[in-house]
Amino acid sequence: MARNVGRIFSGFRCSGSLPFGKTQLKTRCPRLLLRTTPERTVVQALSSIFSHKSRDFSLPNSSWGEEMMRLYNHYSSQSGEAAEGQEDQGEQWTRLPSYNRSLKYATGGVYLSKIIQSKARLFTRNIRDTGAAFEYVLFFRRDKQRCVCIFQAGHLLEGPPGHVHGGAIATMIDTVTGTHASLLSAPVMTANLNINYRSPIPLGSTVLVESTMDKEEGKKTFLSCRVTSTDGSKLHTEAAALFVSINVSHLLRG
Ligand SMILES: CCCCC/C=C\C/C=C\C/C=C\C/C=C\CCCC(=O)SCCNC(=O)CCNC(=O)[C@H](O)C(C)(C)COP(=O)(O)OP(=O)(O)OC[C@H]1O[C@@H](n2cnc3c(N)ncnc32)[C@H](O)[C@@H]1OP(=O)(O)O
Repeated sequence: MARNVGRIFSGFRCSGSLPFGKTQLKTRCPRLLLRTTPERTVVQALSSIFSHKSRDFSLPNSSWGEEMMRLYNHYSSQSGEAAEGQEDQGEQWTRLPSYNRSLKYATGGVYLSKIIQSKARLFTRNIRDTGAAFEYVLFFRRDKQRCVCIFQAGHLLEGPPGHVHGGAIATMIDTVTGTHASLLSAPVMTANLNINYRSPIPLGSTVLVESTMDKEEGKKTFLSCRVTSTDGSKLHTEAAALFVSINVSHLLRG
């Protein structure tokens, strides 16, 4: 048992800190020692550990409409890996692969997933019918400290007739700012999310969810977020979010 617990925590040190803590990552996960940028580290960590053998939901599928594809191609054309030996100035967008809760692929994660409910799934990615709910992809740009998410809202997200439910919009804001804060500040949890809904979002439409880092104060990371039409002319929603860095053991306290 003691050995199992040890394996769980060694796994969680790796898995929990992989996408976030660069220092921890370098000292504790030697196979991820990469001369690389933070966002590329996150992409590689997410790809190699969390998304290993599982689907990347951030890639285009047949449900993506014209506008979703146009924007995906737009940001993809401005993203790419720096050539070998070349310093990445962070002046490009980096597409983030989807985070899949596949703890069993992390060292010790198989034990952890037994403790925490192995059937659990990130709820924005748990609907099999593509296009029915949350279709989204995130891009990160380090030099501007910005995250942008292209979000297509499916028919299962209805709130007011023909429009997107406010809780679904809040979910996307939390997801984008939460991912952004995770890139900046190691494992975090949402402490406060303040949302102003300015104009309804038509169901089936594609919108941009953009997150900007405002400031960091010790354990606290403050971000702001705007949801707009894809041409930026209409403001749908704006929000301010506070994330607090946690030690992963925080999640085991219950
Ligand atoms: C979680 C990571 C696990 C690993 C996952 C691995 C990979 C993930 C990869 C990528 C991410 C992918 C997708 C992200 C998608 C979605 C993100 C969803 C995130 C969530 O959906 S998450 C669920 C909802 N979330 C909660 O369920 C939190 C419940 N809550 C708590 O767990 C505690 O409450 C906590 C931790 C927040 C703080 O607790 P604590 O003990 O660590 O810190 P403490 O209380 O000392 O506060 C420190 C300083 O923050 C200030 N402060 C605290 N709370 C405040 C508030 N509400 N308003 C204003 N200021 C506040 C204090 O005033 C103090 O400020 P000061 O230092 O200046 O005095």
